[in-house]
This record gives sequence, C-alpha cells and structure tokens, in this order.
Amino acid sequence: MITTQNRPLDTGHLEPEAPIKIDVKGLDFFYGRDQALHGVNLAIPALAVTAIIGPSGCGKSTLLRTLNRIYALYPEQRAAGEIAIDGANILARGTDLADLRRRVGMVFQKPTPFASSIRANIGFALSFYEKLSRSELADRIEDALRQAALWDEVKDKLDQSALSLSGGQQQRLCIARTIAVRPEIVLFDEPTSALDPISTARIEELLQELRGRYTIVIVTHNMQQAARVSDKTAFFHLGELVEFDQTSRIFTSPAVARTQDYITGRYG
Ligand SMILES: Nc1ncnc2c1ncn2[C@@H]1O[C@H](COP(=O)(O)OP(=O)(O)OP(=O)(O)O)[C@@H](O)[C@H]1O
Repeated sequence: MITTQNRPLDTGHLEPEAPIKIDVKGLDFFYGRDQALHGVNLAIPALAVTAIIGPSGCGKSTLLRTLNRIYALYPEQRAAGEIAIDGANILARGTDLADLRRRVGMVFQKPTPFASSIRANIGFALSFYEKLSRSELADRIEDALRQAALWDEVKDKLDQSALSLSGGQQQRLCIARTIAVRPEIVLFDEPTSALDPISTARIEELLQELRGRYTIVIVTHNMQQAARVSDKTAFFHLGELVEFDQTSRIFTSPAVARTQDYITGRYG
C-alpha cells in the first residue's frame, strides 16, 4: 500500500511564474468589532495545493471562509480589501454567491453527509445547480465517486445510507459531493483531523490525485501533512501573513524567524 509516511518531502513542482488563480490583496476581516485578519496579501497559484498553517486562532479558517464568502451567512461578519478569482473581485457587490460557491467548493473538518443515500448525497448537490437527465445524473455521480476514490467501495450500495459508511469514507463522499458540481477551487478545512491515520493517509493520497485538476487550499494543524501534500505554504500568526513560499523552503530554510520558531515547535 502507498503510504504518505514514505513519500519524500515535497520539493514543489511549481515554476515561479505559475499562473495565479486567487489574488488576495489588502484583506481585512472583522467579527463584529474584532479584527481577525490584517492586510493579507496572498497570490494562490492555479492547479496546485496551497497549505495554510499557523497556531490556533491565527486566522486560518477565517481566511478560507472568505474565499467562497461563506461568512456572508452571518450578518456581523465582514471582509474588506480584494479577493480576485481569475481577475474578478468576489468581494464586489453583485457577486452571484450561489455561482461562487459552486466554483469554490468546501470540505469541512468533520464529514457532513446528509442523512440520505450515497447516491442522493451527490445527486442533491448536482440537481441544485444543473438540469440533468437520469443517465447524465448517474454518469456524473459515478465520475465524482471515481475522482474521490470511493467508487469501488460503494458502487454496489449506492442506495444505502451515507451514514453507514466509515468516517474516512464519509469524508471522501463529501469530497465527491463537492467536486461533482465541477468547481475550479476546493477548500479543505482540517479535512483529516477527525480521522484515523489510515483514513488520513487515504485522503492525503486523494489530494495528490486531485492536485493539477483543481486549485486546492488546505488549512491544517499538522505540519507534516502540509509538508507532504502542498506545493506552497502560507504561515499565519495573529491574523497576519508572516511568510509564503514553496513548501520545501518554508520547512527547510524559512526567511522569517517567527516561521522558524513555529515549525521547530517553539510555540503553537
Ligand atoms: N464566530 C466568531 N466570532 C468571533 N470571533 C471569532 C469567530 N470565529 C473566529 N473568531 C476569532 O477570530 C480569530 C481567528 O479565528 P480562526 O478560527 O480563523 O483561527 P484558526 O487559525 O483557524 O484557529 P484554529 O486552528 O484553532 O481553528 C480568533 O481570534 C477567533 O477567536
């Protein structure tokens, strides 16, 4: 079996001139009067994996939640600055939020399948966005489950409850549900922190398979995981971006002392 433990530290396959998919400029974020992000500038490359690391409370999840404006569900939460996706500022008034959330999918820490069948979990998301015939729907469900490396395990029980799957399978189902609607960007918020080591390894392998097909941003507490799965790493502290570079450089020769202190376990 392939394990993530024996994979060498990623050296980054990106050229310095890799195209930018998400360009965050001067981003401030507020929970009511409390400011959680301060002037963040971050150019996230297309079709690569970018990891967001940093100590608890530094703003990792907050940053992720700005990228599909999921925070806009809460009236007291506010972002200022600019987040350009393919050059268009998604913080601008008039942004179609349903379309944005199809283009920018999100996978959460705990698997969150609906209490319905495996098939319906994916079919529901697809039918929300597209009008498909029965056979198109079946094809798209199969394709999503194959991409999420779950098809072989569930193809004979698509009508069983999603809740009958293991935690790791449920998380892969949530990934299938997210990619079924053909997003361009997939955000992962601590996607393995509720999983056992074998399920975690399976998700990390899956991230490698999805890399190159989607622009991926992953928040993780686990520095070894960031080193294994990502091309670029952003280190945050106290709501500020401290350093952003090739993952191999962040973990071997970071430019900033605060990053060095964090990756060597001096705080966090
Ligand atoms: N709903 C909320 N209301 C008020 N403040 C919040 C809310 N959510 C987060 N915060 C605050 O915003 C700051 C950043 O939180 P965030 O959850 O983004 O950090 P994080 O780096 O993802 O932390 P963790 O690793 O613990 O998940 C923290 O000070 C946190 O207390």
